[in-house]
Parts: sequence; C-alpha cells; structure tokens
Amino acid sequence: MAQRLPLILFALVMAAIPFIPTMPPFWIVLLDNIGLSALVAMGLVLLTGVGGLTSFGQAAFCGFGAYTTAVLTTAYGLSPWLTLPLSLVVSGVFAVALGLITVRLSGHYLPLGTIAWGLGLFYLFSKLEFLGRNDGISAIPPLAIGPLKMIDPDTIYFAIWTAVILCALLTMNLLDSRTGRAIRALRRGHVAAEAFGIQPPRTKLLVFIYAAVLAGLSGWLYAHFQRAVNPTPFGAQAGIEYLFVAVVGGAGYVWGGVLGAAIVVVLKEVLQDYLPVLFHGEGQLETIVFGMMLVALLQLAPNGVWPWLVRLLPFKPGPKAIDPSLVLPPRRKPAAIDDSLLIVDHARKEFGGVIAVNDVSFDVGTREIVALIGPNGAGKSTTFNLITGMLSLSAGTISVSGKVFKSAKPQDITKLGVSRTFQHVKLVADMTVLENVAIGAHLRGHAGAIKSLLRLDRSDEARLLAEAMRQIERVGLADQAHMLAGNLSLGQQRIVEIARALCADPALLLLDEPAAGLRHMEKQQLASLLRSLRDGGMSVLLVEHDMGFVMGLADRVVVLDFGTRIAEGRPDAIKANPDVIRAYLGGAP
Ligand SMILES: Nc1ncnc2c1ncn2[C@@H]1O[C@H](COP(=O)(O)OP(=O)(O)OP(=O)(O)O)[C@@H](O)[C@H]1O
Repeated sequence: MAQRLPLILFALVMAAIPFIPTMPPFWIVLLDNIGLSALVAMGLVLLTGVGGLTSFGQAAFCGFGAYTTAVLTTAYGLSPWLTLPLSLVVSGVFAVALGLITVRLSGHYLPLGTIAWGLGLFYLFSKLEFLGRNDGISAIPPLAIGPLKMIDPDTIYFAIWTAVILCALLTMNLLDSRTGRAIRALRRGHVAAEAFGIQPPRTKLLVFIYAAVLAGLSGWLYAHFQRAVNPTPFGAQAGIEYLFVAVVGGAGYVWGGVLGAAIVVVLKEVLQDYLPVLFHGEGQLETIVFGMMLVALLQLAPNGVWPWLVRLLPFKPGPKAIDPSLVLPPRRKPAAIDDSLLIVDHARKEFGGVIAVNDVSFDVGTREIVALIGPNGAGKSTTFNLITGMLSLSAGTISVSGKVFKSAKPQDITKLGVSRTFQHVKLVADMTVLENVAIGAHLRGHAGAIKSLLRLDRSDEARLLAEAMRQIERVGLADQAHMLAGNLSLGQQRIVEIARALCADPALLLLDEPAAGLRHMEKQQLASLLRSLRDGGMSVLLVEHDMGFVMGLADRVVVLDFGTRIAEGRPDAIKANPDVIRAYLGGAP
C-alpha cells in the first residue's frame, strides 16, 4: 500500500483539479490533451525506453482506435462503450500484423520500418471512402454515463485521467514482474535473454501490442473528446512528436511519459500563444523555438526530465521485501548418460574459410569441473557457443543428458539444465542485482503478462525473488542485492552472472572466464564456491586464462590450439605435457 501512496496522492490531486473554482477552463483542455498524449507515450516507454524498440508510428494506432469508434458509432449506431473493446482489439490486431514484420528488424531498419507503415497508414486513412477521406468523420456521439453526457472538456477529463492512472498502474505492474524483467532484459541484447529461456520475438511482439492498445485507447478517447476525426493527428509528424514526448519525459520511466506529455503540450501552447505576439506574427517561429528548447532540454537531462525530478521528490522506492522462507521447486534434472552430462563429439565449426573448431571431442561428467584452456583464438568461446546453442555445428554432434543435437535454440539447451555466464558481462546495468539474478529463474516462473498486469502473479514473483536472493547470498553479494548492477565492479558483475546462472538451477554450469577481473581473495572465494557446487552435484565447464586458478580447481583440463584438441587430462599431467607447454603454457604469463 505504501508503495502505491504516490499514485493515490496523484489520483486525488487530479480528481480535485476541476473543482478548483479559479481553474481556467482552458487549462482543463490542456490537461485533457496531456492525458491523451500521456497514454501513447506510456506505451512508447515500454516499447522504446524499456524494450529498446524505437517506433515513430504510434500515431497510426491512435488512428485505428479513433476511426473504429467513429465508424461504428456514426454508421452503425453502436454505443461508445461497446466500441471501446472493439477499438482496442482493432489496434491490437493491426499491431500483431505489423509487429510480426517489424519486430524482426534490427538496428536502423526497425525505426525506418515504423516510419514506413506510419506514412502508409496515414495515406490509407485519407483515401478510404468509408473513413471520410481527408474530411474524416464528424458528429461522433459523446461518451455518456446514464444522463451525464461527457460533452465538456471538464467531464471527459475524468474519463481521460481515469484511463491514464489505470494504465500507469497496469504498466507499473507489468514492469514489476517476470514478464517485465524479460522486456527489460531485451535492451541488453538477445543473447543473455535467450540464454535464460526468454523468447525475444514473442516478448517484443507482446510489448508492441501493449503499446498499440494504449495508443488505440488514446484514439478512442480522442474521437469522443473532439467528436470528429480526420487523418492529420494520426500521421508521421504526430508519430515523431509522441516519441519526443516519451524521450523528453524519460523514456525508461512510466511517469516519464506523463511528464513528457505535460512538458511538450504546455510548451507548444505557450509558444503558440506568446511568440506571435512578441514577433508580430512572424512566420512559424514557434516550431523552431520549440525544437531548440527540446534539444536544450535533452542536453540538460539526456535520460529525460523524470529521473532528474525524482531525485527532488520525497518518495524513494524502498528495497523489495523478500520472504526467505519461500522456495521454488527444483527443476527436474535430466539424467546423465554413462555418467556424462555433456558429450561433444567431433564438433566442427567453420566461418567461411576459418575453421574455428576442428573435430573437437570431450565430455563433462557428473560432479566434475572441466576446464577448457588454450591461447587466444583457439576456439574456446566458439565451442561454448556451440554447446549453448548460440551457434550451429558445421559437423559433429553435441549431446546434453543424452539429447543429441546439431543445432538447437539456446532456450532448448537451457531447458536441458545448462546455464552460462558470458566472457563480456551481459547484465542490465539499470536493474538491481536482485532483478538481474531473478532473470536466471525465468523458466522456473509461470505467471504471464495478463496475471502480471492484474497483480495475480505475487506468489510466483515472491518465490522467484526469494530464490534470486538465496543465490546472491550463496555467491556472497547479499550487501549489493539492491544496488544497480551497473554500479558494481567488473569482478562483482561476473559473480552476479554466476548467481544468475545458478538461479536457473542448472545441472551443468558453463563459465566463460569467471576469474577475469577478480582480486586474489575473490578468486579463492570463487574456487571454493565452485568446489561446493560440484560437491553438491553440479557439473562445471569453464574457459579460463588464469592458469593458477584453473590448475588448482579443475578435475580435468581440455586444451585447444587452432581449433584442435591437443591434450586432455588431469591438471598435473597437462602442466607437464610438452605440446601444451609449447602451444600455451610456455607463453603464458
Ligand atoms: N563469427 C565469427 N566469424 C568469423 N570468425 C570467427 C567468428 N567467431 C570466431 N571466429 C574465429 O574463430 C577463431 C576462434 O575464436 P574464439 O573466439 O572461439 O577463440 P577463443 O579461444 O575463445 O579466444 P579468446 O581466448 O581470445 O576469447 C578465431 O580465429 C576467431 O577469429
């Protein structure tokens, strides 16, 4: 409840505003416009700020919402309350169709794709006869509750701001959940997300639909507020402006969308009113000044105004409460075959003319720590990527717990009980250590987006967080659990990755250079942690350049050179092996 206090206070203030006797009616109109814009921006926060998918085309989804209700209420006489779900469904269905194509685009192609369909849909709205072409549709009935018709700006105000507050609540619920973590994980790229069972295309499509539905809701309200629609507010320029709103307010924050809407709507209004007076009606000066002010604002607050403002607010979110008594059921571990959990059998990987891995074979048994060593470019990371499904084999096979594959998706390998860390740390810097580690337990949770939106996921979520905390304590980072991962040292971030991997309850742990960046004491602690994991029944395969660390820890060592396995054996034998000394150890520092 205390968590929701700022929202309740905000709702009370917004509810009281129309009753202030001296409130100029025009301000209420401005607040209505801010609310409409905030709904679209909130979707963009999730899509662009949190999910990393830049869209210039959101105005088109407002158009779907607005035109759906305009047609159905004027041509078919349907009640606006009936057209509300239909407007949202139409926006959502178009989002599925456009999203299926768009979310697969990457880099510059994604925003370009959204501009393309933003432009295309604008022309569609202005050319279709039944949508009234350029003139649009007028005489749209107002919203009404019984005899109360929401004709004035100060009555529809309540509908608009109820929608804004409700959507803010739902969006915050979604972000504070297993699904929300999956969305936030996407911003760090697909690789880490996929390694823990998150399905990026599906998650992106979900965000895409959610943002479109919010825009559709804004369009529906707009149609009944203006009582007329035409294509202009749903064109590419409006799409760009919505993105501006989100970025100015703070694209990573739900309330950034609302604040951005307030800044942009008020700024435009003030400039439109005062600049022509100051400059005697000269040209389109307000557009130029508006653009310059937004650029200046972004220079001052590159992450948007919300995070800057939040530092001044008295409410600070406390750390998440964790109930240590909650436990997640262990994952069903697949059985090892002939005591081997992992069998790499004549694995080969060619990149064009480069043979990165050349018929390499080795295995990892149960309760065993195996180290994969070799000079730079020997093929260690490529072998790791073959095992984890990030690369497909050119020849040979890999089997995990008896399941043989040539190419498998990372999510499928994770489901077989394999969990990994990365050579280049892949944490979400602006998420806490606890939230990052909880991503590791993604496949152990079950609550989906709908449950998260409605807050029906709390017991599932509490168990996931309790498990994440347990793993953080296990690796010795309890004091850092509520810190942002990006504020930790590189060595600590590597340990956080291990906690995240452990959160998946793996049978086989793959560690890519876990000791890099660690101090001597930290390495010793890591070695004793890995030994205790092995003694507890886990198998570990690690790539590492620190020979002191490897030789004191590994049960068996596999040595690669130029993609070929040149030796395999116990650490003492490897240290004395002349081929290994020549290829690697002799040159090792
Ligand atoms: N995607 C790729 N395309 C082309 N060549 C690649 C690719 N990935 C790796 N290679 C090449 O394959 C070889 C093995 O690289 P890999 O990164 O697996 O070595 P490594 O043993 O992990 O090296 P390091 O210790 O430096 O991380 C190198 O010659 C590398 O240039």
